[in-house]
Amino acid sequence: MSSLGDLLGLIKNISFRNVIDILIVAYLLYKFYIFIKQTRAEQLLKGLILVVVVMKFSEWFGLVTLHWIIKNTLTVGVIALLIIFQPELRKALEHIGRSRFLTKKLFESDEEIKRVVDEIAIAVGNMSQTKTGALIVIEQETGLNDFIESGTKIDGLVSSELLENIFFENSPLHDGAVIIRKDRILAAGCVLPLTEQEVNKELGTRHRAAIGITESSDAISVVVSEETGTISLAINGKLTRGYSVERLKNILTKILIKNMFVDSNMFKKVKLWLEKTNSK
Ligand SMILES: Nc1ncnc2c1ncn2[C@@H]1O[C@H](COP(=O)(O)OP(=O)(O)OP(=O)(O)O)[C@@H](O)[C@H]1O
Repeated sequence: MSSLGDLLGLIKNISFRNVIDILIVAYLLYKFYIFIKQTRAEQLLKGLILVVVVMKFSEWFGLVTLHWIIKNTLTVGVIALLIIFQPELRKALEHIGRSRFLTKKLFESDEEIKRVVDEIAIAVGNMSQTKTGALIVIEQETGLNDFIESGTKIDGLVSSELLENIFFENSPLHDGAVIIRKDRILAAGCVLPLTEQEVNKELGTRHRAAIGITESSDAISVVVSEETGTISLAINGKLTRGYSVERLKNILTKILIKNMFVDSNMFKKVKLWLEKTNSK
């Protein structure tokens, strides 16, 4: 009874500041739920809530042994969870780091995007015809410096000739991935993380690496299969295959233009919007 009285007393004393506080926490919890929805963390959260509910019941009903076991397991469990969910926690922190107020500048203009995409498309088209294996990663908001450092620095303007030269079979840099930032090829021969997803048995490590990098970052990767010449695109951990050069060009242009707008800070957003409106 006294806890009900306490609760009523608490409700009576709620101030405007408390309401703001509650709204912020509710919003953060909602965002957190959306973020973990349909991941293995969602199942875990449900399990955790159930365990906490059982723990509270065992306390209320005086089930001392059960309460003792759950309480102590939970204490050790938190540390175990931090270890088991280390990749998810890392992704979550990267996700926070990508929030709008912390973002960096991507491409300067639509024209720059079109030029870069044209060059990539020409190279990909040619390599698809000659069945030259290639893996091209386009950096977005998440910095890929760790992976760039695993390769050989190039820092050259994106051009179809340079891309084709890198992936040419006898080139010393043809193994691994090329990483592009804005309009520059930063490095080649980069080693990317492989996905742990169950993927089509036909797909080997090149395609697994293409998916892997898009799981641990918001980068976009384009693959040309050495075996079949098939062009594939990986975004957000999903690989879609069988692109024509035209379709690849369209979709890449759309995504990069969209990301340029989403990423921008308020000032740049207004500037880009004005430029767009004036050019219509
Ligand atoms: N971790 C990695 N990061 C970047 N590139 C990688 C990685 N692992 C393998 N590769 C690239 O993939 C090539 C091997 O491709 P593999 O044949 O296993 O894959 P695949 O998906 O079947 O591609 P393909 O259809 O072109 O044969 C390597 O020579 C290397 O260039």
